[in-house]
Amino acid sequence: MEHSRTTPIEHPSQLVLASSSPRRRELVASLGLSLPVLILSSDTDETTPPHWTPPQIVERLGLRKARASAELLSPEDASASLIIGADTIVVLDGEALGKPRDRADAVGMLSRLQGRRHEVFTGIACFEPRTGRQLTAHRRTEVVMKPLDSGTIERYVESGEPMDKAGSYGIQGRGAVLVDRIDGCYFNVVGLPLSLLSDMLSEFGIAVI
Ligand SMILES: Cc1cn([C@H]2C[C@H](O)[C@@H](COP(=O)(O)OP(=O)(O)OP(=O)(O)O)O2)c(=O)[nH]c1=O
Repeated sequence: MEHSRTTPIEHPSQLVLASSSPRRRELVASLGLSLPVLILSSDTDETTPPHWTPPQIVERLGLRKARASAELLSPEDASASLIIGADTIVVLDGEALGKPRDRADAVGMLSRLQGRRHEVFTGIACFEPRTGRQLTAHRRTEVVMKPLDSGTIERYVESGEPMDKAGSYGIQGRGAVLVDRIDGCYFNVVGLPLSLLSDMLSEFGIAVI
């Protein structure tokens, strides 16, 4: 009998989430993947040139985060891994809003967002060090915020919730009550569009379901 000489396709045996975001960690955990998930964040420079579009910002920053974490892995770990990086921004009137610098900045952002429609972009990057293959994609969700008076904004900012979040609100927390409606993926607003992530993982031989 003749033996097939085709090399078996190798798939990553662990996922590395290049993120310090507790939300992203919980969202990945909610998928109940059969392979181990390692959390490995690095200090990535998040400055971007002014001419980058929102999709470019979130996809390229996601990739920057994934590639920076790859540098921290041993060669053995790296070759077994698929590394995931992500980035989220809020876009209002063509301007990208990231995380607030301080409470005054958060009040300023929410004062601009209240009563209006804005867009949330999240980019995901997958990087496979063994092959050098990388894949990036993004999702866009429209969010309409209720009109808010200044007292509500001040009290919300005082709660501390806005401080580590793009656009200064968290739709998954108390910020839910500030939002009138959304059009698009909810998980994209929280920071990791799970349905997109699942499609991307399948490109690397990892099936969620
Ligand atoms: C709009 C919005 C953003 N966010 C969060 C998602 C992201 O964590 C954060 C945007 O900042 P990011 O720079 O995308 O992520 P991060 O610094 O928190 O984590 P890391 O770079 O290590 O992965 O805003 C919410 O949690 N809820 C929301 O409703």
